[in-house]
Amino acid sequence: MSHSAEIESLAAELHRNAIAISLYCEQSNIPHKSLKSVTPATLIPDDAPASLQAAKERIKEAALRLTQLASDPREFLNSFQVEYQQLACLRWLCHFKIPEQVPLSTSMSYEAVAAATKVPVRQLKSAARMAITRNFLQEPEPGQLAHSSISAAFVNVPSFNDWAVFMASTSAMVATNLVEATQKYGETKSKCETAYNVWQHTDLPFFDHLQLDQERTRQFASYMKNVTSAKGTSIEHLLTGYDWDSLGNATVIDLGGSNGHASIALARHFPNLQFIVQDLAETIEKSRPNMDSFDLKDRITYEGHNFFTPEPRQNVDAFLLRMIIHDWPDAESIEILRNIAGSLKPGGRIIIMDTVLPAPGSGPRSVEAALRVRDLAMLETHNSKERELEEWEALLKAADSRLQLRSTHQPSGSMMSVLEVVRDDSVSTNGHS
Ligand SMILES: C[S@@+](CC[C@H](N)C(=O)[O-])C[C@H]1O[C@@H](n2cnc3c(N)ncnc32)[C@H](O)[C@@H]1O
Repeated sequence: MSHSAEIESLAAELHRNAIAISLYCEQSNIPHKSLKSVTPATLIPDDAPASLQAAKERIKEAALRLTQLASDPREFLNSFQVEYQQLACLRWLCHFKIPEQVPLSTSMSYEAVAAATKVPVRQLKSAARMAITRNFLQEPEPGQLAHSSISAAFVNVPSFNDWAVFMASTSAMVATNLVEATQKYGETKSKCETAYNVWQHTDLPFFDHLQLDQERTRQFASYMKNVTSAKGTSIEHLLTGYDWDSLGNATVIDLGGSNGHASIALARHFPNLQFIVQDLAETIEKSRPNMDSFDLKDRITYEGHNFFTPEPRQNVDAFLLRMIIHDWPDAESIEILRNIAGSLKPGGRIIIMDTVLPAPGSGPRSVEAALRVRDLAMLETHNSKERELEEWEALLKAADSRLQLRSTHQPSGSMMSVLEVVRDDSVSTNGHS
């Protein structure tokens, strides 16, 4: 295909999907989103049909490819100058809590915002005007600062502010230290030899070190809360992404289940299932609900268990491992899987919900890039990784050859896939019981 044909077909794809969205909004009496107004904040509502959600994704992908196609090599580095300054400005604005000061329904002068937040007007103007080019805040008339739909969300969802500060002050700083980590440690799988370790001059693993700083621990918790509530990692995909009824009357052990929010959601939808939430004793102690008033106490129990020790329960119907394995390098992941494989009943299942990296270039660039963000973050903070399907298969085989990957499914809109693993006792074990 010639370059002119590619640009035309991308533009046509964008146009086709934009028309579909516009038509849907008109027929459903939904106002069109505009960069000039705060509402609606989303192009289409979250409950719009899946075909429209797919149209929105195709618009973003076509627009991204069109921008890349229209840019020449000399512009490549210029675009990075913009990106790092955008991140620095977002950090500045969130650190000084500028969004909180700007009124939601009207505008305020730069001088008044600066006085209220005790920052210099010069810095405020520079940072805000840069962010405005990314649709964060607006300047409806010269010298007046107002919200855009994005900056307004930072007021309505205060944890966005913590997330932004954590991303800009910690995650981005860690990422830039990958060079130093490679220079210092070379090839390593140690959780204490990461870009985070170089940056923080510590020998402690990420979570142990983070715990020493209350403010950053709080920001990280906000970040995790947003990750959990984000559409791509929503618990909804766990409910729809697997045929839970196929388990029949079963007990599921939710390994590393934290406060049990996945088990709670599943228990409410699938009355035949019982759950045992296992996590580190301290985590269970801190995060389980008050069992006296817990309405699901007959179907969900909590117990402290370290998954690096053999699973104490036997003849288990199924395990759920949601966002567990991606935190760990291969050796530890194999140990976790091996510790539960022996406790499964023959034919029992392990349901894994985690990222499966797409083969390079096999899907939309924007989707692949978002998953590669997770892969790099795992590398930079834990020396762990997101895995491609073949790597998942190799991991299962190395843990216990009876563990057979039966199906994988990535629910539409989900960042993670659901892997169904079955213990097949017709396959001989590789030395583990
Ligand atoms: C990323 S969170 C996932 C939580 C939950 N499965 C979910 O889907 O939201 C990882 C969980 O693993 C737990 N964890 C870490 N090390 C553990 C260990 N050695 N034994 C048991 N749980 C552990 C953490 O306490 C945390 O709750």
